[in-house]
Amino acid sequence: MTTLETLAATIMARKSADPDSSWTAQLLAKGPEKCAEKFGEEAIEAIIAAAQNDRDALTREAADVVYHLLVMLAARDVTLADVLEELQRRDGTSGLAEKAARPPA
Ligand SMILES: N=c1c2ncn([C@@H]3O[C@H](COP(=O)(O)OP(=O)(O)OP(=O)(O)O)[C@@H](O)[C@H]3O)c2ncn1[C@@H]1O[C@H](COP(=O)(O)O)[C@@H](O)[C@H]1O
Repeated sequence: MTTLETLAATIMARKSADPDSSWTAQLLAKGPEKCAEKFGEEAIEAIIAAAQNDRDALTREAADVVYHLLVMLAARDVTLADVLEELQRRDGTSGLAEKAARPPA
């Protein structure tokens, strides 16, 4: 298993864990909306680090973003495999080609 897969599996397992024993379980117990809010906060911190060109901070904040993304997904029963499948489906399709093929708004 990759580090990401191991982390995703740990987070999924925390859905049935005692909140007193785990930060992830505590966050999940607060509900999907709170998990989404926390992801948003972490994303903003990553944006700030990127804007300030602080490489070390951006690396740390990106790790927080990935962890909180997985928690937000778990809160809504979306798995890492679901996301990887969607990325796989897109593999080889240029963003430019995809955008050009969209129906007019
Ligand atoms: N990757 C992480 C991870 N990244 C960040 N965090 C925690 O996320 C919390 C949020 O960070 P903040 O600084 O934003 O938290 P805060 O101090 O509560 O901030 P505010 O709420 O005051 O804004 C902190 O307690 C961090 O320790 C993480 N907690 C857990 N993991 C992974 O999840 C696994 C399971 O953890 P537990 O569920 O705690 O066993 C661990 O083994 C790790 O692999």
